Amino acid sequence: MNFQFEKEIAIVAVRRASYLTEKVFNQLIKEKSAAGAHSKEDKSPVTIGDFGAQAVVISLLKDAFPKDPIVGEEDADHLRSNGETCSRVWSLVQESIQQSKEYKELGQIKDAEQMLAVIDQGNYNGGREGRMWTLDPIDGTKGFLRGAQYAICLSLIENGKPMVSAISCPNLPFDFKQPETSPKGIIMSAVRGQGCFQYSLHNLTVQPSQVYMKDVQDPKDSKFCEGVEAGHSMQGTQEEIAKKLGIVHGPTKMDSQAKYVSLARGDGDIYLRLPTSMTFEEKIWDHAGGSLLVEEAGGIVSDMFGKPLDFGVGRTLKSNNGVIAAYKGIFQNVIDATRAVTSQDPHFNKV
Ligand SMILES: Nc1ncnc2c1ncn2[C@@H]1O[C@H](COP(=O)(O)OS(=O)(=O)O)[C@@H](OP(=O)(O)O)[C@H]1O
Ligand SMILES: [Mg+2]
Ligand SMILES: [Mg+2]
Ligand SMILES: [Mg+2]
Repeated sequence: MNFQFEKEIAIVAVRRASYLTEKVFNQLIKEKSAAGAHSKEDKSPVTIGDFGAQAVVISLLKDAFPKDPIVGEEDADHLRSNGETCSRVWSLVQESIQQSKEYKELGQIKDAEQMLAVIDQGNYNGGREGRMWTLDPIDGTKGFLRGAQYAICLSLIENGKPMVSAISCPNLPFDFKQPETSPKGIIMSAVRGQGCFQYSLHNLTVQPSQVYMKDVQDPKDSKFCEGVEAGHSMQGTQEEIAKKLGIVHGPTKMDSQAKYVSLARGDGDIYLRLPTSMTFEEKIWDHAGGSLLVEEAGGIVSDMFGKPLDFGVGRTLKSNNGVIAAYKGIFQNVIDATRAVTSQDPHFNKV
């Protein structure tokens, strides 16, 4: 199976959803309207962009692959009890479907009620058998609200392994060497065994280019990145690991799976995400897409102990702790340094 149609639809889906999230940012967040954000029970900011993007992606997937179940981050509960927010999401969804030039015949939604049902189709519980998609409609919600990096992340998982992925990063410069002048907005996509490619988000005439991780052989010449939020990973420990590897430059801090995307095209070489709690379970939609991009660009992705990420055990990565991604030439050095720094630290005792 070469997954060409799956890849094409995944790219169209994240592109269509990006039209919506960009509109949400420009119309609501940039103008500091409070209407764009509210708090979910877990206090993470969730915006109308998250709901809208989930609706747009799932409606397209369900038309193209009716039998495939979907593990999506959001559900429609909040919208069902908030009519005004629901209408706002509904108009944005209609606009973005209309704006999309590709596969217009797929993913149409007839009314707001149907939109709510579509959002709730992301409720699959995951598992090891067969095909399923996983979707993070806005990853790095905090970055999105700050006008920093965020990503729309979609991946097809088969028998517990990501096989296809497409990630849109609307705020990432096309050319990272010229961040000021380069146009913003890229999509990165990979199929297992077929390499990793960068596309323009907005210019459909730009040909895709294959991307690779940098061939760094000595860990001390590498650059590492980590998340922005101190509550999401152990930044102090990560600094110690970097020091152990002889890395002199401080980390690049970046929200969302834009970190995996950056690694895949050689902007950085190592991504460290050491858990702030050993009982925290990372979500499959936060890592499925990005890990495949890095693997297809020449990297290895595992948990903090070097164990492969297992996407076949439900909606979370409950068999793993934390995440480490690195260029294959230095991956073992990173795992060894992590072990040296963490093995005596009771914080990292397995529970
Ligand atoms: N405690 C804790 N530890 C680890 N991860 C957590 C934690 N809490 C939340 N999340 C998830 O982090 C997702 C965002 O990841 P980022 O890489 O953008 O985080 S960071 O702010 O840059 O560190 C974020 O995804 P979104 O909700 O899609 O933004 C969450 O699923
Ligand atoms: Mg969230
Ligand atoms: Mg996320
Ligand atoms: Mg999200």
